Amino acid sequence: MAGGDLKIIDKAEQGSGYDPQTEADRRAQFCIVQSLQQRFKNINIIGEEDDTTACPELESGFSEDVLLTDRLLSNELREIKESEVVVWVDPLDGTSEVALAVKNKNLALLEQVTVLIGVAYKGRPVAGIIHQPYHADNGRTVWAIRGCGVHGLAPATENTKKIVVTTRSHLSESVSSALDALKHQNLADSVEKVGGAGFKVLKVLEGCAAYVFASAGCKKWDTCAVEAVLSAAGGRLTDISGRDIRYEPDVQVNNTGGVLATASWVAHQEYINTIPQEIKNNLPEIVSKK
Ligand SMILES: Nc1ncnc2c1ncn2[C@@H]1O[C@H](COP(=O)(O)O)[C@@H](O)[C@H]1OP(=O)(O)O
Ligand SMILES: [Mg+2]
Ligand SMILES: [Mg+2]
Ligand SMILES: [Mg+2]
Repeated sequence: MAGGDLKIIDKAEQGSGYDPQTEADRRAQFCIVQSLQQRFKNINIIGEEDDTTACPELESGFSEDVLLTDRLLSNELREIKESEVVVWVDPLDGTSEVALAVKNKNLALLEQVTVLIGVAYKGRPVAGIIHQPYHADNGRTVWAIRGCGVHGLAPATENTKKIVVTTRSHLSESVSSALDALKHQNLADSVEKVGGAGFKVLKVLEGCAAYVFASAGCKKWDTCAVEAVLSAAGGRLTDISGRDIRYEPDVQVNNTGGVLATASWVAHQEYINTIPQEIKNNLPEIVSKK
């Protein structure tokens, strides 16, 4: 961004919209993957980007805060072997928003950018990091480990209004129909369109009722970290039919069943029940492997 050229590559197949990758995505993935591999030789890391750019500064330190939760850690998690760990990395979530922020000189959009690192064990998320580099003056890091609470943010426990967040850049007929059905049942008093899976889950943690994406396109690296953090806060994240999303290393990377994330203070099942069956039928469960 400082150099004025994001070096954007459009990853979308012809005729299938716009899927930008910038030099920031490539460098951040290199940094995260190499830094993790340097410390943990045998973990399986799956990142969004196929192409990366070498970045000289790796991270060798770690947050001392994590050690403070040590006494809360279950024996099961304490005994995990490196080879059982799958880390899902989204080096930059909200790339379209970065591109738009620079193009329109609208730096407020940068708030929607996050870095997502999710840790899965036995196919389910056990820890997650949502880093928001452009929050307030210095950014913030929100993280959770199963059984050890949510850190970096105090999750909202109620709200008088049910605000639902959804996609800004991937709206479709099925997304709109699902939202209409929720409005009809008073499960969505208002709808806000914002970018990024990470940012939408931060909104849910901070007082929105739900994040609804009744469409395919979102991937495992978009949901692994955020599911870990949201469930540690008492919320739920599933596909729009209420099925758990799986994070084994050989699973299909697309969340073909869509995404529904709800805050701790709303009934997830009511949202699931309200989304029309026809929409659910068009977003089947992932059966095929990668
Ligand atoms: N059709 C798609 N193709 C590629 N990525 C998608 C698509 N739909 C959603 N995503 C990813 O999910 C995130 C949330 O989607 P949305 O902002 O539309 O709600 C996006 O920021 C993008 O992640 P990324 O920015 O990491 O590529
Ligand atoms: Mg992307
Ligand atoms: Mg993403
Ligand atoms: Mg990304």
